[in-house]
Amino acid sequence: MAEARNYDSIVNRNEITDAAASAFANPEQIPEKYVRTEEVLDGVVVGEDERYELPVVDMARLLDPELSASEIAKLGDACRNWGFFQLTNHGVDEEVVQRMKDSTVQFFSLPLESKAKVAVRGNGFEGFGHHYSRASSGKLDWAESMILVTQPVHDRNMEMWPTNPPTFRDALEVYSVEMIDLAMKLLGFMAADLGVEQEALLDAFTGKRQSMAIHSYPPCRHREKVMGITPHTDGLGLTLLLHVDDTPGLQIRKDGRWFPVRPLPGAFVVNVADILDVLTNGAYASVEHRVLPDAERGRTTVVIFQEASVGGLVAPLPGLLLEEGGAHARYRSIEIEEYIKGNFNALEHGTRFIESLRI
Ligand SMILES: O=C(O)CCC(=O)C(=O)O
Ligand SMILES: [Fe+2]
Repeated sequence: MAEARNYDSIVNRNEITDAAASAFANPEQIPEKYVRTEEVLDGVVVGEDERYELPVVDMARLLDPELSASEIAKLGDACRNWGFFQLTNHGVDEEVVQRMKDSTVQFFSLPLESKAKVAVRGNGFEGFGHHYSRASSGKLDWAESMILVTQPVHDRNMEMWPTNPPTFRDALEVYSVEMIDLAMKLLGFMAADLGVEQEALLDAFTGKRQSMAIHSYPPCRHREKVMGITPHTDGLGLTLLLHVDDTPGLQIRKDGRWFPVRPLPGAFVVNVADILDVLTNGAYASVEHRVLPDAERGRTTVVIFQEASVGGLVAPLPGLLLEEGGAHARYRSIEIEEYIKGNFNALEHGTRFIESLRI
């Protein structure tokens, strides 16, 4: 069994203070540490009036023997060209999803002193607080976030799991398991698209760490001033995002422009994260994204991050490399522990750790 990991000294998250909570509740006077107009305006946002379609993948079609091949091609295309897709007909138990949504909404609606019982501690990575912040910029994201390790069970830090609302722990426990199943199903089809043994890709994710974040983005009339989440790529393997409401806000960078995601009712947003980019030797793209808060409506999301490694390494899958008829390695291998540390360090400096692994 791997030793419990501790990254506490290298992660930088700020607490939600009374001042932060009152700024979120009444965003007329936005404190200076949230104002980042230049960053928000950096890059063109594709307009409401422009037609574009972000990829949609249908799990029912993936599972249908007659439609599977063409849907796998769509899935592959989405992972290569966008790094993102919305997943419909995912088959996850609706009640499980609803309980997770309800518990999340209830948690965020509690008074600050209740949420502060599980506040980030010192330089801790888990708990309730602001999202990761960059030491260099001193600016904060316009959101409250709760981050927890959810799997494997022995890696959990139960002190940080909210007991209020009383349904939270159970809802998360069940949801966490459903999300592993969903991730594994998708990975099986990704393996088919990539032309690698299913086992090779599934093994990379089996029994590995899962963490989760729930985010609440308060509305802000001065949308050009604040950022819900700073542009970033996800550092782990695969990300599964649930919209708790239908408020838009997530934007994906493609060819230098920001594409807003228009959430489909009942769909998950799935994205390739950095480790999957490395595992696929760059075939699948981990793509930059950000969140801008809505002018009128709050927005809440539940995000699951699945970690992956091969024999303790973050490395391209051998089946995709030259020796087995594939290509030259485009990334050098690194131990997972080193990777995670490097990733957190890079996050704080606003850089991407996998860039340093490119050959
Ligand atoms: O809430 C969202 O839409 C995105 C959250 C996100 O990018 C993350 O947690 O990494
Ligand atoms: Fe993300």
